[in-house]
Amino acid sequence: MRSTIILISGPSGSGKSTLSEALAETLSESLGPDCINIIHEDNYYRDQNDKPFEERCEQNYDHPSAFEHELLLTQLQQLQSGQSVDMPVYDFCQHTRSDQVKTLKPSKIIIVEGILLLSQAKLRDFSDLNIYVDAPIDICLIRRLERDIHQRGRDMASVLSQYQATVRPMAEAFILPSRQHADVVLSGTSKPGRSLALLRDHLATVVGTQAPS
Ligand SMILES: Nc1ncnc2c1ncn2[C@@H]1O[C@H](COP(=O)(O)OP(=O)(O)O)[C@@H](O)[C@H]1O
Ligand SMILES: Nc1ccn([C@@H]2O[C@H](COP(=O)(O)O)[C@@H](O)[C@H]2O)c(=O)n1
Repeated sequence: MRSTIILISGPSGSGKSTLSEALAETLSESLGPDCINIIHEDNYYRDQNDKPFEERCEQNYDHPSAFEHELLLTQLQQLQSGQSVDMPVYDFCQHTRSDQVKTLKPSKIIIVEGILLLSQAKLRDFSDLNIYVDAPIDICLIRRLERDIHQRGRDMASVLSQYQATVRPMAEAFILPSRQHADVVLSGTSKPGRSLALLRDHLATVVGTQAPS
């Protein structure tokens, strides 16, 4: 079995995770629930257990060097060659990897979502379909504020200072230019069903005759 790899990239808060879940749900209906893995690029943030917490709080998490993309590519290659992998699990509140791993079994479809995937030539060349999710930057910031305060252990001052120091400048330097590498650009403010409809022909090409209707 050769896995089909689908990358979903775009700015933080644009709607990548939401689209990934919607796509996985739709594909599961036609291919079966065990046919799909979703991998979050966030799990490949570098381990920082050797650094004190205060230092981890100050890191730039939006530069490509924050990620271990080589490990992500290696694990995608292993999954594609039929091997299970132990994916790292990231702890946003501690700003480092947790001591857990999640074992992934090979699957027909692998959806990978994350901010900097399309900035990485080796990853986008390895992928069968490259999707970029776009949304206005004010919408992304509002979504991020809500999420980071409720789910990732930050307060408003921390979200806003991080946004100005690294999130926006790195998005301008690395994420927005990566849009040119996408096979398809989708709106992160449209209903997910509309995005799935726009993906139909692309999915038929890369997934084959069992693409969703
Ligand atoms: N198409 C959409 N329409 C409305 N709200 C959305 C849409 N996509 C995502 N959201 C909301 O925006 C927030 C961030 O979405 P998420 O998918 O986690 O973004 P990302 O993975 O790109 O950081 C979530 O609260 C989600 O419910
Ligand atoms: N310790 C960390 C690690 C990452 N971030 C931010 O997460 C964003 C990427 O996640 P999405 O789900 O939004 O794609 C990225 O913009 C990092 O700034 C963080 O705040 N703290």
